[in-house]
Amino acid sequence: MDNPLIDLSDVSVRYGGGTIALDRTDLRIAQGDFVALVGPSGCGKSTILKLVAGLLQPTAGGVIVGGREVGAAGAGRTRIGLAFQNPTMLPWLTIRENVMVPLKIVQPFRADYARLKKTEFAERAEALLAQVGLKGFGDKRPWQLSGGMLQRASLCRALIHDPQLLLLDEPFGALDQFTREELWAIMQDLWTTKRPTVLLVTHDLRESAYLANRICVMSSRPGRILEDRAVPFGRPRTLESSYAPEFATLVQQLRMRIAEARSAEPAATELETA
Ligand SMILES: Nc1ncnc2c1ncn2[C@@H]1O[C@H](COP(=O)(O)OP(=O)(O)OP(=O)(O)O)[C@@H](O)[C@H]1O
Repeated sequence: MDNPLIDLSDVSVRYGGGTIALDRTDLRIAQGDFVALVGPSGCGKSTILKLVAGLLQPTAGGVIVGGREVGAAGAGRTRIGLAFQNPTMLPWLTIRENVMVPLKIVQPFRADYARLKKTEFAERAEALLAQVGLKGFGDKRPWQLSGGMLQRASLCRALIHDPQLLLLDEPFGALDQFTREELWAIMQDLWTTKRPTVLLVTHDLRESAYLANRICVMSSRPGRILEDRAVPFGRPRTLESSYAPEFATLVQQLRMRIAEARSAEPAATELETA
């Protein structure tokens, strides 16, 4: 792969308490791709997201994002959007203002925000809210929205500053199945129209097969990529297509791979760094 946007090579992470979360892991992701990370609980999926976001430094190995080593100052010039399982919103702001928060923080928008481009930015927020089905909800406060609506707003907030890279950590994990499936379609639509590179951590294998172009299955802790599967289904994917036999077969194969990884769980391992 030429010039991947994300390039983790030989990365190990040992946390303060001695837990070895990753052991000589490699992962390369091309610009514009949609990759899902799946694997047993505690295998190091979120640790990979934290490394890519620059929130954590590796104990050994290299983390390159957008051609630059990720350092203490984060991922350099690559603009990143983040969404987590809990769509925490600032309760004293409206939904529109919450969505606009990254524009107040991230350059070059920050300078424009100060130069009173607020109306233009509010329109940008409104357009995104409409795209996720929240037209007319911009003036509401977070407590007036359901969990699914808040998660839609959180996707808007993650995308408002046109990030090149979108990091999603179980963004639909706390939602009921119907709402979750609705959000898959919305997420696919957002990715198709804006084309950020997406790295999605999920426990939901149907979700990974619906959304991703590539699914990376991790081993038990300390995690490595055990299998890297291309998802062969065309787009747009639909709920109906997620019940097709080839879709069910892929999900079943992933499930078996993870079950194997869990049963091969080793005892505490020593970090193999030079
Ligand atoms: N700050 C920390 N300090 C010590 N250990 C940590 C820290 N963060 C994570 N760990 C441990 O590192 C391992 C990997 O954690 P991580 O959160 O990356 O796993 P995960 O695959 O995302 O887990 P899950 O699927 O359960 O969310 C786990 O054993 C976890 O307990």
